[in-house]
Amino acid sequence: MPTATHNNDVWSFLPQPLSEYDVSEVSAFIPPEPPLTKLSDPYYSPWEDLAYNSSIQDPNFSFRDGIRKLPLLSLDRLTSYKEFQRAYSLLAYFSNKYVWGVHEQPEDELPTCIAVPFCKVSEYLGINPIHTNSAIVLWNWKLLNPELGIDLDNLDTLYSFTRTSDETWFCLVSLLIEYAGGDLIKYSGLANHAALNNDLPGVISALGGITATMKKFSKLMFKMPEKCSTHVFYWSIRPNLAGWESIESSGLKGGVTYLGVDTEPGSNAQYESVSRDGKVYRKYSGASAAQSSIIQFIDIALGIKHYATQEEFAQGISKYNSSSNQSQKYIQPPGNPYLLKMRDYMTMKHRQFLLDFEKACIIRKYVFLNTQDVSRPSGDAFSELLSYREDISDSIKPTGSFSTKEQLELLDAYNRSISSLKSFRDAHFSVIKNYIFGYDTDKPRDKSSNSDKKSTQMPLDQKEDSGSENATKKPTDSGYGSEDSAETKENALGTGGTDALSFLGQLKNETKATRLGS
Ligand code: HEM
Repeated sequence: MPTATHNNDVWSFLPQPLSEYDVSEVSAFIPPEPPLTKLSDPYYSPWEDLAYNSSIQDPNFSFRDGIRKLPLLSLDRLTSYKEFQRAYSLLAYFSNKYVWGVHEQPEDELPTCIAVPFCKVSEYLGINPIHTNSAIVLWNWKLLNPELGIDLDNLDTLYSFTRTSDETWFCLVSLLIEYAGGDLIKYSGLANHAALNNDLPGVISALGGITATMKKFSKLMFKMPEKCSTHVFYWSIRPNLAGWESIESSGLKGGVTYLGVDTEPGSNAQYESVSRDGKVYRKYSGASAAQSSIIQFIDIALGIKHYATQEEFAQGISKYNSSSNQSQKYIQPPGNPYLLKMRDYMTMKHRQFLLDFEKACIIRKYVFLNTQDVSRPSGDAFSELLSYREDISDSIKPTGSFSTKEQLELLDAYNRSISSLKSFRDAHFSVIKNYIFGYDTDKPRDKSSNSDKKSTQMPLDQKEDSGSENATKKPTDSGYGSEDSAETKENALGTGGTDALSFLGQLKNETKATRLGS
């Protein structure tokens, strides 16, 4: 597998080297070396053993009892950042599995023995203490043959809720997209570096690299339905990804309390919460690839702005201007409140990378200022141009420096890269529509999926095949998408809790609207 290399000279516009942000030009936000499969100190064997026991098919094993019997462990014996990632993944998996259970009513109290270390490990990583895209995708894989690279044939997941090959496919296709993002990091770095050095051919060539990579993303997205059935996704995988907010229909009244952590209700809480019976119930979104940093990164690189949806805007007064300090910060325009909120479900290092890159990125500004003869901006685009003109840095040549032909080439390269991102959003939209609307509304099929692959995995990674009792939950098992749920096919919610179609439709339109001169 290639090791992480990056050109620090290219990235000198950032205050820190890429590695400090846990980002690489090879594998983007995925660690370039595979995640740990086990914590090294035997002190943590109660966690590793529970993960292992939950993965074997012992009908007498009760996961919730196993959790309640865990000792309260300290984090003092974790020795590296990778160990914190492993500890986070274990505890995230435990928490979702504990709250949602299997054929049980949801639990709204996380026991102290997992709540306390989970909050501490999450605080260290700077990520919300709930199951996220980082746990499911970034840190949940291993190479079957360590001599070979990252490829669908050479990968497996470390853990799985349903132990179906559908879930494995879902995680691994997502992983491959994230991994392909290494090239997006590389070409965006090159494009910005070239723009800062007024190297027009360099900008054009790097934008071409971005376009080619986004096309790869779309191709990979279309692989999702090959081995992840809409039925298994909807009825089995999706309920396990649910979070603790906007999900009252599941039987979870509103939030989960983290015993031993939230001792008293506080108005300065760093999370959305409600108080009931003297306890604080935290509200966290469910896991969603909207928590992936790579698409937020490319939005920033290309200068695409997203705004509050009509629904968010309407709710804004009550929800975002409520007494919660936490909610205030997402309403700052421009920025879609939900996407901004999703940054709290990324690690602090990844979030900081987005923030620092955003401050330093001038790609759109460079294109704008150097193509105005051919793009002829008007309306909003003209106002944007004026704001750039007032702020021309020495490194950006004034208008008129480049021939019409050069300007057209630059404009074309930029618009193609925008279109390639729009095409990815189109691909995502058409694929996911089937997952959230195209499922079979009849009773879930019994004990079957398209999976026949047996697990080859180690602790926290042993999977039942699809005939297992929890391969296909009944609708009422978690209530997420249950028969009496308020959710209908017309307003299906994503696992992150959005009104998926209108939200994703808006993002597609905003992407398209970013094209210049057309
Ligand atoms: C079966 C597979 C998938 C389904 C059903 C799905 C569904 C959704 C839904 C419903 C949303 C809206 C937010 C929410 O409420 O969760 C969303 C957002 C998003 N998804 Fe997916 N998704 C899938 C796979 C992927 C993959 C593989 C990626 C690759 C990175 C991805 C990237 C995103 C991004 C970046 C967003 C935020 C919106 C945007 O920036 O365009 N999704 N997805």
